[in-house]
Amino acid sequence: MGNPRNKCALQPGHSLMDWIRLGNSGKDLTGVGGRIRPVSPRELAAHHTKNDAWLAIRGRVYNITHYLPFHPGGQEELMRGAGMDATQLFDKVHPWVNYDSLLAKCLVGPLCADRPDADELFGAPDPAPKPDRLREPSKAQELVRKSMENLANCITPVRKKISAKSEDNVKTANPSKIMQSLIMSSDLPVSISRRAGSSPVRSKSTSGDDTPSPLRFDWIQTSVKLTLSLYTGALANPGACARLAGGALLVEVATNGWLRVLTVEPEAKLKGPLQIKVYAESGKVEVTAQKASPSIWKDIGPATALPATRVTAPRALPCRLRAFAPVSHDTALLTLEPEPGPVAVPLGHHVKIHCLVNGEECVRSYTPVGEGWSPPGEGEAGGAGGGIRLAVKRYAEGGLSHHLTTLAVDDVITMSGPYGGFQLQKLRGVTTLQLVAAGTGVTPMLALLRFTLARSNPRCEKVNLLFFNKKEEDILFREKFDEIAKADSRFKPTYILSEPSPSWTGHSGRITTDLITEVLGKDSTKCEDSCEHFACLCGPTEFTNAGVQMLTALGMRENCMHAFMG
Ligand code: HEM
Repeated sequence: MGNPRNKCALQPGHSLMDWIRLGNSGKDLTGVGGRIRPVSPRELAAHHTKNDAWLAIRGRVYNITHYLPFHPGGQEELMRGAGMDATQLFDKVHPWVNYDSLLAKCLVGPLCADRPDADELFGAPDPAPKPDRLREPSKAQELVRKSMENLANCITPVRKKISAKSEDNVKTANPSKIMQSLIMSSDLPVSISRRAGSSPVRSKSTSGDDTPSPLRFDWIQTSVKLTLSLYTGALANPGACARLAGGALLVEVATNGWLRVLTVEPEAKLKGPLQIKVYAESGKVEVTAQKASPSIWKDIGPATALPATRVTAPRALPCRLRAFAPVSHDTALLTLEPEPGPVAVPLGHHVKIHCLVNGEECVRSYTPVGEGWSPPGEGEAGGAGGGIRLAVKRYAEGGLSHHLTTLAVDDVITMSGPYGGFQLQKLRGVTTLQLVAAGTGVTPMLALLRFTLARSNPRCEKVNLLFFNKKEEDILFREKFDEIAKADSRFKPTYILSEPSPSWTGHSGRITTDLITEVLGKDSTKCEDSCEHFACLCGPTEFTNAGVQMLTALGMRENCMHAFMG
């Protein structure tokens, strides 16, 4: 497959630091004036020479012309991806490389299939630009840009001081010493190192199972923290937890019924709080730990990636209640912090809460709501890793939900999981997502909604939410939904009430095929040979079953739907 693992000697003046300096010099590295605009595959293909080379990775087109002499794998290797979507090639060689930040200043724009050439489309100024997150740098890109600027700002004065004597001194000065003193005083990423497990290709075990290979990972450090990145594969939808045990950092990652464990015995002492973040699109799990004392490590320390084992039973963990914020007249958002360390629940999966209520064990399922759904003013409370946020409704008849809403901050309860059969890979080519929910059944939809709208390849075109409730005041997260819809015309929430007040002007009644057809449109529910739509349903069992039957009657196939069942 042409995957030589040879790093090339770079010409003097072409180190990573030189690249960062060039990026901060103000030079236009995009070649198109820095204005982000869509690029068609045809336009991309036209930029394939060393003097004018573009490539696309995960739906973003970068001008790599200036980066070519800085590429550690050599110009020829990088040119193999020129003029095309190089995502697969890139992932085959080095999925751990942070291309997004390295090429942040080279971003031309999103790769848009089925669109006229950018020149045709954007020849004239766009009178009303559509909201598109690619028009603005993402938060991550902005952060990286800031770090790069900081780094460059730190370095420039030193360089000037030396160059006052002779320009040659710059080359002979020991950059690592200069860097060392600068870096120790700041929290900047200073080194990236690859420590792969075995090949990403799945290996067949002797028992004939499709056993995944041990986890591949790399790490990055600043003087005060260490971040491990573990790679599970695109849309693998990992669940993960991390903890410090006897001085070692332990990360457990579960995908598709398999558990893989990575243990690191760090070079120096690590401390909490640990943080965990999962990038759903790439399947990357990032675990960050704090260094007990600021220093730059030469190496991370011995690391062991154990072979995969089958998940036999869900884990039960004690969790501390960190925050409690009302989100409606009868529902609150509880933030739980697992005591051993942060936990990430796969998208569309749920956990169970176990409590003793009046001497009896009560169990109830909840789908964590993910980030971005806290009520205004509450922030994303919850300590390490943001915690697990559950929307808990207080039912009049009591039971577990009622009990949970009577807990106090710092109380400890038991959570088990994750559970669920939702496969994120089913959304691979989906451009229209239909979300059909009733009451608290909306919780699995929240993270899916944010995930789908944020995707750039394929870029989603439409997300409909059909949200059934009794009364207007029961509509959970309505302000958030309306806010998202206002900012992004691809999202359309429709609220349907079964007990509307006389002043309600929206839809009323229960779920029917007529209503589904009216709101979603006939074409969005009928399956063709290659469908780009998907429907998710969640609510009381009768509601969900009725919804599935109706969508089936409207022509939607089973593999284009997922019914969440607690
Ligand atoms: C898509 C076409 C590309 C090919 C065929 C390619 C090939 C290679 C090869 C063969 C190596 C040396 C082997 C190794 O160290 O693992 C390498 C290293 C590297 N490449 Fe690329 N590359 C490509 C794109 C890119 C892009 C877009 C970037 C980011 C801007 C990039 C950044 C790097 C970096 C930072 C290294 C050093 C990796 C390390 O030390 O682990 N490459 N590349």
